[in-house]
Amino acid sequence: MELFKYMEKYDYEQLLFCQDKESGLKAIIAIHDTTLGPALGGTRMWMYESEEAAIEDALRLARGMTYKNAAAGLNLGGGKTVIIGDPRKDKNEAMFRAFGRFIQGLNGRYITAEDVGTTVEDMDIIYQETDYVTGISPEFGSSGNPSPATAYGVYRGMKAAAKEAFGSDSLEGKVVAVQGVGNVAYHLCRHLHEEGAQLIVTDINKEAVQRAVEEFGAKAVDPNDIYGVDCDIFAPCALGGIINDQTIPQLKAKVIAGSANNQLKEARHGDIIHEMGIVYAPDYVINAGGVINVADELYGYNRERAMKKIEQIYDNIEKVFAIAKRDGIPTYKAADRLAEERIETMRKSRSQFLQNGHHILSRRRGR
Ligand SMILES: NC(=O)C1=CN([C@@H]2O[C@H](COP(=O)(O)OP(=O)(O)OC[C@H]3O[C@@H](n4cnc5c(N)ncnc54)[C@H](O)[C@@H]3O)[C@@H](O)[C@H]2O)C=CC1
Ligand SMILES: CC(C)CC(=O)C(=O)O
Repeated sequence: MELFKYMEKYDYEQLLFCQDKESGLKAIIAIHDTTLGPALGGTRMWMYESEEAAIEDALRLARGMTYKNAAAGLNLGGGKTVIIGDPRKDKNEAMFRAFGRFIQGLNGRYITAEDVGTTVEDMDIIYQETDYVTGISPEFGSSGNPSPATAYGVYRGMKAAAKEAFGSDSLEGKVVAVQGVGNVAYHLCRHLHEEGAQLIVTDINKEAVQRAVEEFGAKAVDPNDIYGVDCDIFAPCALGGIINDQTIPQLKAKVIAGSANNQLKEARHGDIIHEMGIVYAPDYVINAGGVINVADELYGYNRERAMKKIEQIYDNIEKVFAIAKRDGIPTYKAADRLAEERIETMRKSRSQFLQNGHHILSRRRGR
């Protein structure tokens, strides 16, 4: 990958490579855009096949956060970190302390939180070195694990998508195929089960599948079979790139609504599912519950206020569908339009010089 060319194409601000030999830390922090405020996005720990794959993931996820935060109405820009390593084997205290010091060095340009492979405990360690971390333990006045909040947002957004596709937002009796039943999807399945939806689940982790089968009466299928099952709604809740040339021909669902980031392998796959008449709830709009929850910490965490904002993901998804219809475009493009318009408007209105500009972080209390 020609890095500067890629960064220029999608207008990235900064890419940082952080290395600490003692702890084994190899982290990549990507800051995409800070027009709306400091970049907030989680830290993913994953065993990447190559350094290039890790860089690409950090860049794509960071840009996704710019759009997610903008579309959610947050005064935050987009960034993300990937740490190269096996989250089950390679973690140690020194690694997250070293990472925390790198974040502190950015002086508030980037704020982190959990993502795949990292936990509240990891965030607590980072907090030893920097204030610029969210999703730490509630005993520090924080919001804790963002996954239940993300799940609730996905549930709300799925209802809005169901209304668009089936004329009613009730999920009772609907068959929902869930790919990956990890932190987010476990809670999503609980909401769906409580509403009377029928669940078909898959995961590469057999224990996670077993839990969903036992607790929610879910039917289990093999990971490769999830795309083609007979269902009303497909909920991708594992990793990205799963809507692609191989999977699209298998899909029977009328709705795609799940938590995974970067679900479309390429933009053109969003066009294809649109032409097929599938109602797609754009990933970064529907999965914003977690970031809305952790962002509330910057004002002094108030759960009620955060949940009210997460409820509105229903309205945000409806807004995207309305733009798509108004402009005759697929929903993924409508979501981009929603986010880009907000960023552009704020960019223009910021042209006035202010000596000591008010900053979201200056409102942060109790730290
Ligand atoms: N945790 C959060 O609050 C947020 C998560 N997301 C996104 O939602 C997705 C899920 O996140 P978490 O639940 O936190 O992660 P997780 O790691 O707890 O869950 C993912 C699950 O997917 C399974 N999986 C991985 N590859 C698979 C495959 N090929 N087939 C079937 N299952 C597979 C894993 O075994 C795991 O159980 C990720 O894409 C993440 O970026 C997005 C916004 C917020
Ligand atoms: C706080 C995290 C849940 C934010 C994030 O990285 C995401 O939404 O993907």
